[in-house]
Amino acid sequence: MNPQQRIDELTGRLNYLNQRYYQDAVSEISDEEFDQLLRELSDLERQHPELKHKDSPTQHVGGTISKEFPTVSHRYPMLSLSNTYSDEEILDWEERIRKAIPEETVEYICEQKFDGISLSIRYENGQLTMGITRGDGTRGDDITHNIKTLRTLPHRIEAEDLPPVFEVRGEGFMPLISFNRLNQERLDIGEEPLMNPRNAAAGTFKLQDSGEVSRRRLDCYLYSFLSDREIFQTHEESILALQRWGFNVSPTWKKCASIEEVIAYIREWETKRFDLPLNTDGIVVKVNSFAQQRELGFTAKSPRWAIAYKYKAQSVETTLRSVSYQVGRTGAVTPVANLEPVLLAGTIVKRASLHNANEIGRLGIRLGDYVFVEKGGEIIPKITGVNLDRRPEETEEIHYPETCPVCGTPLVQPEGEVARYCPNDKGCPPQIKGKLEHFIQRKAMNLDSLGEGKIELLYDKGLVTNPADFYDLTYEQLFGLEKVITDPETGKSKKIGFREKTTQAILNAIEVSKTVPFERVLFAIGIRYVGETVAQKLARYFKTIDAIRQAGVEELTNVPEIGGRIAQSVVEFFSAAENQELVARLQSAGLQLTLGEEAIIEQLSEKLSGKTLLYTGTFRSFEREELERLIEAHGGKLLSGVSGKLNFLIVGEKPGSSKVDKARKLNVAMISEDEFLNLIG
Ligand SMILES: NC(=O)c1ccc[n+]([C@@H]2O[C@H](COP(=O)([O-])OP(=O)(O)OC[C@H]3O[C@@H](n4cnc5c(N)ncnc54)[C@H](O)[C@@H]3O)[C@@H](O)[C@H]2O)c1
Ligand SMILES: [Zn+2]
Repeated sequence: MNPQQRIDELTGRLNYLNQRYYQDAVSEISDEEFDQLLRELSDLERQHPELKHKDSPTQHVGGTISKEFPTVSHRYPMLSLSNTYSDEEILDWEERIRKAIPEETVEYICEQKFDGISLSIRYENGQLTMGITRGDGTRGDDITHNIKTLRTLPHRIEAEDLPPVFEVRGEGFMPLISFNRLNQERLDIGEEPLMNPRNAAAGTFKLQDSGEVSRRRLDCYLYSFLSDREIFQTHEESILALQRWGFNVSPTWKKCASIEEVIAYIREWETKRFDLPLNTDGIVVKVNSFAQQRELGFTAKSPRWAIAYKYKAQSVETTLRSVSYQVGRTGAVTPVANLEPVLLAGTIVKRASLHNANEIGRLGIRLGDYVFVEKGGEIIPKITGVNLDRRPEETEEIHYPETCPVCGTPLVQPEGEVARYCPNDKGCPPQIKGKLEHFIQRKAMNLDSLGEGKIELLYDKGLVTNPADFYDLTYEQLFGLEKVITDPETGKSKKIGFREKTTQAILNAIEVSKTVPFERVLFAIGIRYVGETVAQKLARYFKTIDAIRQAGVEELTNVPEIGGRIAQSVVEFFSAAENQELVARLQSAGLQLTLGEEAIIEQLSEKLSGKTLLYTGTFRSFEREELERLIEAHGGKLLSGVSGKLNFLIVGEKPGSSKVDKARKLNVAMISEDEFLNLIG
């Protein structure tokens, strides 16, 4: 391939990958591979400047602005950072600095390179007024509402030394604890887990629904301060001020007097970073003095006074012994790789997730292969590739099963899905047990005393095959049951048995579960795609299970945030005879299948009775949640979108243009905040 062809190819590919990464929050290749390709392109462009494209990814910040949010120009451009994976290049960088500003002592500040998305947040007279993404570097998306959900970010600050207008910059990220919780919830309702915390954060910051953003518990660390009038001499002074003013600054930064100290910091954090509450992918080194920063200046894409040292992903090589297939509650069959145990980032790894059949094909792995295993913020590490150079003589093809590994039913693959399912949901043991486990979990019916193998025992004895069976259990049936269970990980066995105390505890817990509120019962019965939040929304809107059962797809999608896929799934669930029977049995067992008193919003008036409303924008007198409550308290119903059925669209400040346009087209009455207040008196 000649240089022209290679440059064309790399430019096209990298621009495409940038778009996938910034627009869709998807990484098709690893960051390290991306950086290698970018480096190759920039080397070629240096040798053949005449072949460089105008839109070369070496010349501009990779991000994009989107149509879903208002576009805002940055007061100060938001650039990228040049990066390196080697110590030598850190030394080369120092060399260039010495040449540019000879005979000056240079101090450095080392910081963690937090793996999230950059945010710029503006304050005017101490008040948070605007939060913007980096976008293309000159213009970004106005995501103020989402940024305001960050609990550690002050909305208002008061201090003597504050300039009237300033900006702070930092990284918005998803803490590992939030990421793992979110993925657990997704698995609970049968959705694919999110790939990594960075992409999860990027996707979340760009959601339209701030309520959902808030629920996902993002956070941010601030690392820079900008204002028209320069009030600090050094970067260190500015971070100390941010700390003093109450911004969330990671305490991991350090001032270094020499490049050797910088390298030592880099080494120190190579493994220590895994103890941090978020993912990081390297270290950012910045020249401390602002005067020196000014002298060093910028390239088209990044400051010359800073550099990012990126750690190579922690990856180990080990052999793939076998693949087992797990059947989940929804019937999805997922492959799990069993590995020759190996030490990775401080823990012994024996298994890795393979997600689905496509992944096995994409990686091209065979049994007996040497595979690379990496660990990110995920609970279970993943296989990222295969070492073909070391492929042994006898490897075996991996045959993804055609039939359920447990019950033998032929698997099905719904159109448009990557997962394969065992359709035998009424007779496949892991699916049934999975549904029972889902039912008893803390967030659902909270039948803790039935955990740890006890479900298994009840199922094996034929006592419980569906959640309603719990409520028919008697002391005589339970007392004296026993079973030896073996931990598949450790091989250790232990005996579980139902003596008097255990039996009584189980029966008590079952009795107490009859007081669990309706929304949690609705979640517990395990309708696909109905997670905790959706269950709450449905319960609050319809108030009784009968009303939900009778609702059609159309009425269901009227509920805020309920889309077609969820609505369809709810309708299907209630149309199946066995589910109707289940609900009837739960009802006669005395479970809460109507909204409790405490959850019913106190009715203030009937002024909005029979009316449907929706709002857009922000309001002076109330937050969104309050407004929603007010609408319901006055007898109104909140709709999910603008349609012919909508009576009023309440228009606040900075309304969404698509909602307003649609309302205008459909002749829906639009009212202001004050008019709404008049309406409810
Ligand atoms: N895998 C893919 O397909 C793909 C595609 C596009 C980009 N990428 C990755 O993204 C990189 C390009 O992204 P980029 O331009 O945002 O560069 P970058 O992420 O390498 O560095 C710049 C960013 O670092 C962040 N940062 C974190 N901690 C910081 C700190 N303490 N001080 C200052 N900044 C800090 C800021 O958000 C800043 O915008 C590529 O090098 C590649 O690794 C990957
Ligand atoms: Zn099966």
